[in-house]
Amino acid sequence: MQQGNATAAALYDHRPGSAAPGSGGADAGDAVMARWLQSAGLQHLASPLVSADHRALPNLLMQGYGAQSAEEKQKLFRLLRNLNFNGESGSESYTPTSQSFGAVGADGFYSPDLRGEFGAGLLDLHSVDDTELLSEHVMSEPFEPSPFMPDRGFDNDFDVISSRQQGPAGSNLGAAANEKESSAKESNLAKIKVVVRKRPLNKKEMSRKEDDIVTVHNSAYLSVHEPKLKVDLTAYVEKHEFCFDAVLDESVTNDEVYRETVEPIIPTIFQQTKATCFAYGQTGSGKTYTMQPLPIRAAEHIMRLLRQPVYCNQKFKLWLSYFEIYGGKLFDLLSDRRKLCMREDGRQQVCIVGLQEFEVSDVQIVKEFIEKGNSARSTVLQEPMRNHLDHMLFYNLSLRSRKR
Ligand SMILES: Nc1ncnc2c1ncn2[C@@H]1O[C@H](COP(=O)(O)OP(=O)(O)OP(=O)(O)O)[C@@H](O)[C@H]1O
Repeated sequence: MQQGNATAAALYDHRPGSAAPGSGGADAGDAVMARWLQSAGLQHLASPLVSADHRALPNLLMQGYGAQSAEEKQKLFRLLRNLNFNGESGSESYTPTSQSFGAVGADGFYSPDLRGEFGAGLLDLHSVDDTELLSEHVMSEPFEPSPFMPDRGFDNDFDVISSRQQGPAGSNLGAAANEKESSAKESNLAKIKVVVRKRPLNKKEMSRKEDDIVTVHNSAYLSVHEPKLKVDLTAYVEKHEFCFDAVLDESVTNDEVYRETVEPIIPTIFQQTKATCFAYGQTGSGKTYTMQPLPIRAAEHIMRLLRQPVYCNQKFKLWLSYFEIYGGKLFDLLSDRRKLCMREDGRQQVCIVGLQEFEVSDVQIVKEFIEKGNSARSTVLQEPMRNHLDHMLFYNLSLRSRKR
């Protein structure tokens, strides 16, 4: 919710030359908003805004901007996403446009002229954009210090970065420009991507003729059909519609899950960034099925990148650790289930004291370690679970330029 509100507020504030919400600039705001909605055939949704307090705009956006039907909501969502995709070029100053109302851009929804009026990358709905992460900028500048991480933690590990930061005499201008570009990019790049995966009904559910309560409409949009009872015990189904950064239906393979989730964030770890992928869901929803293949695929991918000329001189090494939290306790799965403690250091960084890390130089070694860890982890057979929700597995791949 926080993100949505902040985004909508930024969207409003960034119209160059616009007045504060609620002031005399509001009429122009209405017109721009109306044209923007009209470009997607959603002009009828603009009307409530005319009388609305403009400070309520963020809330209207969060509520789907008054969209009623599923089709309208999809259009609105795509329109908002296009702001994110296309906003990149919108950092140029605003020029009034003679674009006629109802103009539709090449993407079918979004006029480039209207894009200018709404500014650059203001909406972080599509957060980790792989085109952004895999851009030339990222690949050719692999050691740009990342604002995701505090610099001080890497003084020793990333010698290459430190020397590059100092730079040759006369390079300050370029460095400053890079920094500016980097921070502009950073402010445009959201850091969380929410992906939903639907699993197929299992045999038991089918034999019981249970209803499939999730309908995937497209790659971003699904409905949940919730069976309910009225007070007179009449059964009915309540439909809830949701948008996510990505929705993967039951036909999607684990490889596709990898491509959608982890693959785009791998290049960022070459920039001193910590990247996390976690699964959340009720028991039996497919967390283990989804997560287990990911570390192996990630290790393959990292090792492939490490062989590229741009990285192979940097003497990076990959380290693996694997632990679980079970029943409120932490166990090292690569060290005979040694019990560990989690602490916070002076820099508020969480540390797992005594966690063993192993250098892994090829994918086969990663597989062997993970198999070893899997055989050590708690299972229902080894130990009845006291609380099924209290079980988390952590695969940790760490890329460093030399051993700490
Ligand atoms: N996308 C899928 N395609 C086919 N089968 C799946 C899929 N997702 C899950 N399953 C199957 O559903 C069952 C439950 O999945 P899984 O064990 O991954 O759930 P879980 O969320 O990890 O459960 P728990 O929280 O109880 O550990 C398994 O038999 C698994 O093989």
